Amino acid sequence: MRTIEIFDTTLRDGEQSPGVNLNTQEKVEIALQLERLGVTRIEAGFAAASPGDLRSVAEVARRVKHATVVSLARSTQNDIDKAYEALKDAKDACLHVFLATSPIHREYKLRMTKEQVIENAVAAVKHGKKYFSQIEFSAEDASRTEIEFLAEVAKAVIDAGATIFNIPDTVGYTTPKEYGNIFREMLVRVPGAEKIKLSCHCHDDLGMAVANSLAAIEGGATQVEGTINGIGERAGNVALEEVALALDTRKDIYQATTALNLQEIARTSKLVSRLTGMIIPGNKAVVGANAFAHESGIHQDGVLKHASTYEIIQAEKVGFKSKQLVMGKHSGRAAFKDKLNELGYTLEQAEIDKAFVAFKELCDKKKEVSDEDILALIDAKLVTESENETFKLETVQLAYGNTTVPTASVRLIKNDGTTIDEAAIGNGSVDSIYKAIDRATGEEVELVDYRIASVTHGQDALGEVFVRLQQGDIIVQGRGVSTDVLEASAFAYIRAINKIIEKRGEKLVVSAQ
Ligand SMILES: CC(=O)SCCNC(=O)CCNC(=O)[C@H](O)C(C)(C)COP(=O)(O)OP(=O)(O)OC[C@H]1O[C@@H](n2cnc3c(N)ncnc32)[C@H](O)[C@@H]1OP(=O)(O)O
Ligand SMILES: CC(C)C(=O)C(=O)O
Ligand SMILES: [Mg+2]
Repeated sequence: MRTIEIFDTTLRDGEQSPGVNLNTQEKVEIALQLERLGVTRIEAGFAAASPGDLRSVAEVARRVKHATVVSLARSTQNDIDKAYEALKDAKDACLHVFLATSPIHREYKLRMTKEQVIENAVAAVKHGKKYFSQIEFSAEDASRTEIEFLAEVAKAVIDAGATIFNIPDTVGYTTPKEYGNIFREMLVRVPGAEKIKLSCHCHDDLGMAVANSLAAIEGGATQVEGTINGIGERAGNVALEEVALALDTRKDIYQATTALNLQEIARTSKLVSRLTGMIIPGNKAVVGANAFAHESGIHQDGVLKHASTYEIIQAEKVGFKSKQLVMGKHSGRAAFKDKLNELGYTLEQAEIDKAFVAFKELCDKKKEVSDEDILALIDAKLVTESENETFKLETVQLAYGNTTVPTASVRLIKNDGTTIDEAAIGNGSVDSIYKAIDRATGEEVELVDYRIASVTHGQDALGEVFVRLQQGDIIVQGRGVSTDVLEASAFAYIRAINKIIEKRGEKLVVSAQ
């Protein structure tokens, strides 16, 4: 039985999902959970993309202790130097350098000949070798590359010192048979290919990412790259939990497994969904709300007689469990910390202390505090207390009647200590709050998405609001949680505005460089 290594790129390719924008603290939380899940490599970002990305990669590198931390880099000295700057404190680091190899990318995007592609790829790997012992080289758009040329590139970068050769299906174009054969061909055509790791990286544009990844494993891939919940550019990357469960369930076919702690899958999936705002469809394989639900009578009858009639995976196997630990106003710090660990958080003491205060405040508002309440509360704390908040909501008030125009007044505190009071009327309660915030912050933004959900049930349920805002080419998401949906709406909006300000600042720094 072979063990396939798992390369998680939720924090890099996953973050390339339109509108997804994780701050450093959110990335660290996800990285620590990925480590608990047991992934081999965590691609924390693309250090050269922005100072914020570099900071996030560096912080993940500092906090992660068991997995290898990776940064993406183009085949340029500057990108590789930035990756090193971000990864230099990592316990174990890997450079991920890439260059497209397909005729389409060579001609239209890079404007390079085959010779130039090889020259640049080799120079990049050699430059990376000055800092890193582990180097992954990705031949971007490999699945649309001439097989002879792909083999030539592989040989050249392996000779230059690459330790992992990745064969991405960048645009989700390949088919299982074709993709599996590319791996077989590499093993035949490239001397030394069997001594390094061969990696697959699939996108889901035609819905074949899992099938293609499994075909790659059959063809000789030793590493699978993907994301939690399959988030990522366009239709997303392969969902790692789906590959892991396919290998586990059909060991008889694939003769391969992963070192993942499958029981951590549910927790990881929920954390990624909450922090990215990417909602998991109910019918999603392995982690969807309906994945283990049986609706029709014949199925229910079968499952009651013997679960295996209609169940090929047990919910408990991937960590869906209904352990009842009652948390309430009489719970203390120790129980709270234990609960946080159970829910997958590894917070520092100062963060636990702050979260505990918020937990006690919530206990005063709610009779029963469920796991979902605590999760929502902690996530809200993580997002609203990041170090880069320009504005904080102090108060929001609303005058509303069904025959009057809603009027909102807000008080914001700016990070320089100034207090800003503004009021505005609007078409509805939320609209008037958002107009007042626009005035107070002086930002012109477009609200492109607004979603509201109830975290738990009952009259005192926590309300969760997701907004997506756009300013020019910057799109960000913000999330707010409160027992009051109007307050949650204000939190989410201000959070998104803070992200816009942060992004804009980073763009200015990059363009000044
Ligand atoms: C398949 C993938 O997922 S690849 C990863 C994609 N992820 C991202 O692009 C997110 C981060 N990207 C960014 O922030 C920006 O694109 C940056 C900072 C990296 C670069 O920004 P800019 O300098 O403004 O360049 P821009 O994005 O417009 O164009 C990319 C340039 O890189 C070149 N390039 C693309 N891939 C590579 C590569 N692997 N190696 C070297 N150069 C490359 C392009 O040809 C283009 O060069 P040109 O401007 O000379 O034509
Ligand atoms: C950078 C590479 C590996 C990538 O994400 C792709 O080709 O899809
Ligand atoms: Mg990709």
